[in-house]
This record gives sequence, structure tokens and C-alpha cells, in this order.
Amino acid sequence: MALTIKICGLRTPETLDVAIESGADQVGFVFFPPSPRSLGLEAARLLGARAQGRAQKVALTVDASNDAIAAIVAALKPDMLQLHGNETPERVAVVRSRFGLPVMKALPIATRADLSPIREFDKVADRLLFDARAPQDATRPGGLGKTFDWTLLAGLKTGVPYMLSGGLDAGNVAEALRITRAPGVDVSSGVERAPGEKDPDRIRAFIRAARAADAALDEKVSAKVGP
Ligand SMILES: O=C(O)c1ccccc1NCC(=O)[C@H](O)[C@H](O)COP(=O)(O)O
Repeated sequence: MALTIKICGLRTPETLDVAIESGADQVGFVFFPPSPRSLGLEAARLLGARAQGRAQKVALTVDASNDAIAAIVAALKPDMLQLHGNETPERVAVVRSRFGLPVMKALPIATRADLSPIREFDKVADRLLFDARAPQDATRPGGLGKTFDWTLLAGLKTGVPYMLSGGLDAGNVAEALRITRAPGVDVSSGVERAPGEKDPDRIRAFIRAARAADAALDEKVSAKVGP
């Protein structure tokens, strides 16, 4: 399976280069001031130019206005918009048509009931991202380094591709893929040495572990299917 790997919350040219050179398919940039990973527009412009044509750029916002998204799009020139707040399916459709970019909608997951919005969102979004539901007192809706019960996604069929997210790292991504067979994985905290401080070695280790797990699962499937 062609696994899509996203490294999110990148903030420096050095770690951006490590993610891209290690084989990340997507590089995510956060635009949410309470986050330790949040970027300003000038940094977005510089990092966006550095990543141009080397990986898919994903701009992450939380319940942002059209004007705010327009400024981010002008600076970063993203390939995809990730909406990580309480955006409704109608809002997703408006953003998608207004900016002419694919939209990935993040859905918070804690229990099986949290899967029910999928049927509405996969009609309007291009991709879904399943993240651990943030605790009530959290200062942000994502990037918290917390996992959820991956068995909730076992055998899940969605109308659009999805990414598994939330508390992943090089040590657990193989198990997460074995349980879910997710077509994409996304990580932020698990490749950091401190909140907002990406660690090159952890980035490399995560991508290596995810690629190896994906290859092993492919081998298992083809062994079952036979020549
Ligand atoms: O990363 C953040 O700081 C953040 C802030 C506000 C909304 C979303 C945020 N991150 C979204 C992501 O796509 C993260 O990669 C995802 O939540 C997984 O994070 P982690 O559990 O730290 O790997």
C-alpha cells in the first residue's frame, strides 16, 4: 500500500529538510497561536518556498476565518488545507470551493460514537484525519501526543483516504498500522525533543519505522494472495 506519511508542526528549515529528505510525503505547518508550533506569515513564506515541489505542504488551521486562511494561502502556497477545529461539513465545502484546494478534515476520536460524523464529512472533504480527542481542559485540539483506541478503526471503510494521528512515534507506528491498515500516518509530538522542537533523529526513525511496517504488511498480504 502506498502509505502517506505526514510530519506536522515543522518550524525550521533544518528540520523541514530532514523530513523531506527522509521521505515524508506531506509537511504540515500549524497556524494556531496557542500552539508551540504555530508559525507567522513570514516564516510560512520562507518555509513554503523551501518546501515547494519537494513535498506536499499542508496548512493547519482551527476554526479560522476566510481572511485568515487567505493570508496563509498567499504566504505558504499550500497543497492542502487541514481544518482541525469544529468546522461543520458546510464550512468544509465552503473552504474547499473558495480556495480551490483539497481539504483534510480532522475528526476527534475517543469512542465508537465519534466515527458517526464520517458519513457527513467524507462527502465534502478530500481526506480525513483521525486524531485523539483532546481533553476538555486542553489549550489546543491537537498535537497533544495522545493515542486513542486504534481498534476503533479496524476494518473501517471511508469514502475518502484517511490519516491516523495522535500519539504516534517510531515505537508504536508499526502496531498502529497492523491494527488499522491506515493509508496514512501523521505525527508531531512523537518526533520532538520538546514541545515545538522537532528532533531530526526522531523524524528519521519515525519515517523509517512507518515505511518498514508498510512494506511488511504488503508482503504479508501478497504472501496470502500468492503468485
Ligand atoms: O500540532 C499542534 O500544535 C496543533 C495545534 C492545534 C490543532 C492541531 C494541531 N496539530 C494537528 C496535527 O495534525 C498533529 O500532527 C496531530 O494532532 C497529532 O499530534 P501528536 O499527537 O502530537 O503527534
